[in-house]
Amino acid sequence: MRLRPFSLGLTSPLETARGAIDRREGFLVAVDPDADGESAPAPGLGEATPLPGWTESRSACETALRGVRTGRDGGDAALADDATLADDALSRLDPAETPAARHGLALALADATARDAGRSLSSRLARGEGLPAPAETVPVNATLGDGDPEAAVTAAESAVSAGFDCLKIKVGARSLDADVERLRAVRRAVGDGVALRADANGAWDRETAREAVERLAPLDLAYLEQPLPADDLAGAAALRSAKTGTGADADPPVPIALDESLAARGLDAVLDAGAADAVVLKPMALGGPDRALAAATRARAAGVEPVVTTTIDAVVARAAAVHVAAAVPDVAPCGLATGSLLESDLAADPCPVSDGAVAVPSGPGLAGSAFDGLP
Ligand SMILES: O=C(O)CCC(=O)c1ccccc1C(=O)O
Ligand SMILES: [Mg+2]
Repeated sequence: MRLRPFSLGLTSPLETARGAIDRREGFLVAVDPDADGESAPAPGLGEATPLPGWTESRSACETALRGVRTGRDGGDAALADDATLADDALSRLDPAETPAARHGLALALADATARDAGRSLSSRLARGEGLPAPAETVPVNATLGDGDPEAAVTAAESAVSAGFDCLKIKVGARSLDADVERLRAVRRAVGDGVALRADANGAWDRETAREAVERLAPLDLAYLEQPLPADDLAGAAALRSAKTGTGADADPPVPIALDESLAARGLDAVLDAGAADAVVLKPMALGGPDRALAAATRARAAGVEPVVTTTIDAVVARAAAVHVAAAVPDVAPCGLATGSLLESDLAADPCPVSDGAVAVPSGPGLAGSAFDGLP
């Protein structure tokens, strides 16, 4: 296994209620089972891009990856086959402790396996979960950071003219009054035909969140993401049934999506608490593409809508997340149109955004030859 560190700036910082994201640093992970000269499967490429708050720190990620041994270094390993060695290595990375490190290696191994089979990553992932053939395109939302109402309207209008019909807007960084005014201005500017999502990144207490759903209900949000702190599942469950008016004036409740709560409490706790209408699945935070798709399947079975997104990953992990989303039948718009937020990237994007959707690379593996030459 080889690691190559990278550091990529954002074109402009993504302003959220938990501060600005202005740079993404991580590691490309290459596995080359043929490095020892035996006839062996294809090489594979992965990416580990930690984001504290969602994953381990960069140094914990690096330490975990450098501690992994995938090669034949004597002992019992000399007798084991490649697949056993790979499974052993992967099982030493705890998805709860070092999800980004596990993502990096799991993706590299899954890419190698898919290449070996001559199939795309999404079709291998779908097969592993007993799902039908994956989609060829995935609908995506535009991602708009915090800003004043004029900036929000300008960004929303340019996203809509670029073909997006679903916008996700960060809230919770300013007063509720200011956020309500911004979202009203955006709704007025884009009309009723565009789906709006708002993401508070855990900014509000219960009282503010309740007031927020009351005042936002007339704007017909597709959902409000993480209104309350990650730990507060009971609060989120109560918010789902909060009244949004009285009698004939009542608007339908605002659907609640949870994101940070998954890393803090786990998917099972979120589903058991009845805390979410939708869950935001970040493969980097969940410990790998395989685990993200398994989570999507479990959420669906519980009647909760899965949405796949990233931690603003570089192109390798973004393409992997596109494959995960493609394997979810009829997936809702996903947060995968973030390539343009990066100043530069590790390679040309094999999943370009067009008309509010991204193309799913046909393979083999992650993206055929698109990443040849990496790391
Ligand atoms: O979902 C999207 O549209 C993009 C991803 C995104 O918003 C995000 C990116 C990095 C860290 C956290 C988040 C988030 O969803 O809260
Ligand atoms: Mg979020």
